Amino acid sequence: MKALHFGAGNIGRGFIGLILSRAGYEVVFSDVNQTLVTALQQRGQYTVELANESKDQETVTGVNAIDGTQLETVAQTVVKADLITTAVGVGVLKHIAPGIAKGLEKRLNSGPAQNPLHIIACENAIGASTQLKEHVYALLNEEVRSLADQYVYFPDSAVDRIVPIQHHEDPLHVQVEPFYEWVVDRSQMAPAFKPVEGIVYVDDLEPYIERKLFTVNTGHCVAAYIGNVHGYDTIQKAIADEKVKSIVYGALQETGKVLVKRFAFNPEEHEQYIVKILGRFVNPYLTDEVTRVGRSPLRKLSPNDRLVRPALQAYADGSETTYLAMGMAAACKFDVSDDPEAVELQDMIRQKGIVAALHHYTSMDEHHPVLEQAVAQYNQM
Ligand SMILES: NC(=O)c1ccc[n+]([C@@H]2O[C@H](COP(=O)([O-])OP(=O)(O)OC[C@H]3O[C@@H](n4cnc5c(N)ncnc54)[C@H](O)[C@@H]3O)[C@@H](O)[C@H]2O)c1
Ligand SMILES: O=P(O)(O)OC[C@@H](O)[C@@H](O)[C@H](O)[C@H](O)CO
Repeated sequence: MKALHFGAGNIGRGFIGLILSRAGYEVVFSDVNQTLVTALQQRGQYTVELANESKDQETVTGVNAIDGTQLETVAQTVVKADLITTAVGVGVLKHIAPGIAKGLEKRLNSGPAQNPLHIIACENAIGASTQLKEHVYALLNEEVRSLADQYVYFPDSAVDRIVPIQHHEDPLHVQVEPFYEWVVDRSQMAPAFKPVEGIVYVDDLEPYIERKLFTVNTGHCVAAYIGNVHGYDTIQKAIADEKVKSIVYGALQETGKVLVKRFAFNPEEHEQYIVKILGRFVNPYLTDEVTRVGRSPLRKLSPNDRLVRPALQAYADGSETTYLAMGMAAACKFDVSDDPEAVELQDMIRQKGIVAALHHYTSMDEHHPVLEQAVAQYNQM
């Protein structure tokens, strides 16, 4: 069995590649980073280390790589794949769509016996596989699209494992937190799919992806942005400051209220979930930089992402949004010169002011009380 995985980065090697290899797949990574591609081609294996006291290590074998800039090579690999996964960043999905589309065209036109193919985007976003499907379908003609409707499935998924930026001599070695969870929407899959060991299949993904995105990722980005305002360079240092921790906790109480109401979660169990997530953030064996966790602030301030969506839901429910608004305000202070989205955000704030910038990126009305709350917080920071 062959899996094609787009993105040999931190989550690609440290989570998806590892799980697929353990489940018996020969994993071929497609990446545009030539250092990673060459090393994977030459060595056919890499090591994953757990961030725990004993630093448990596992060697992932039977892996290979292709150059993701070579459209024809990508398409040929799509033809032969039994499963396709991605972990490239939600904004990059449109860039991998042409190779997938070309490969599907070849694959679906190549004969009558078609095996169903699952394409799973493992990105931090609601409906990432569905977004990828839209990018791919936009490139297919009517005929191939109708074949794809019969043989190709794009189940959405939620992936959870903290994998920081790696600083090792070996470019393939990757250190990961011990915890992981990979949940896939079974209702969007072929009826007789073969389950992959390590993936949890559910009939309704919505509670899983929203709970994950609006707890792990909301808490994480609030820690990064508030931590950054207080001069901390890592999540671990930021959360060690009780002031920062209480703001993160406050934001998770706000999203928690929304989630408990929306999905009828048990409030005590959700509180335990919050406590567990905060425990993962302070893992002393990890060093996770605030610049990674806060990366791409425009994506994180967008209407469907981890700050604005739960805040608008909370506002609609008549509940508090103080800490989520504080997170948005601190996101607007995220001035990181090698993050293109942070640079764009700072330029916009300088040229148009904070109200116009927040309105533009969050799509909230300039007089929306949540936006006004964020602006007031921003002006005090
Ligand atoms: N790191 C985490 O803790 C974590 C956890 C859960 C989910 N995620 C999600 O996983 C995705 C990847 O995150 P990451 O931390 O691994 O980032 P990363 O930057 O380490 O990895 C992304 C990889 O994609 C590659 N890439 C970029 N353009 C490409 C293209 N056109 N074709 C093929 N490869 C391309 C990059 O070279 C890089 O190796 C993101 O959506 C992120 O939100 C990350
Ligand atoms: O990957 P992002 O930029 O969407 O978010 C940064 C982190 O919050 C994220 O990568 C977490 O580490 C991860 O989602 C944990 O499962």
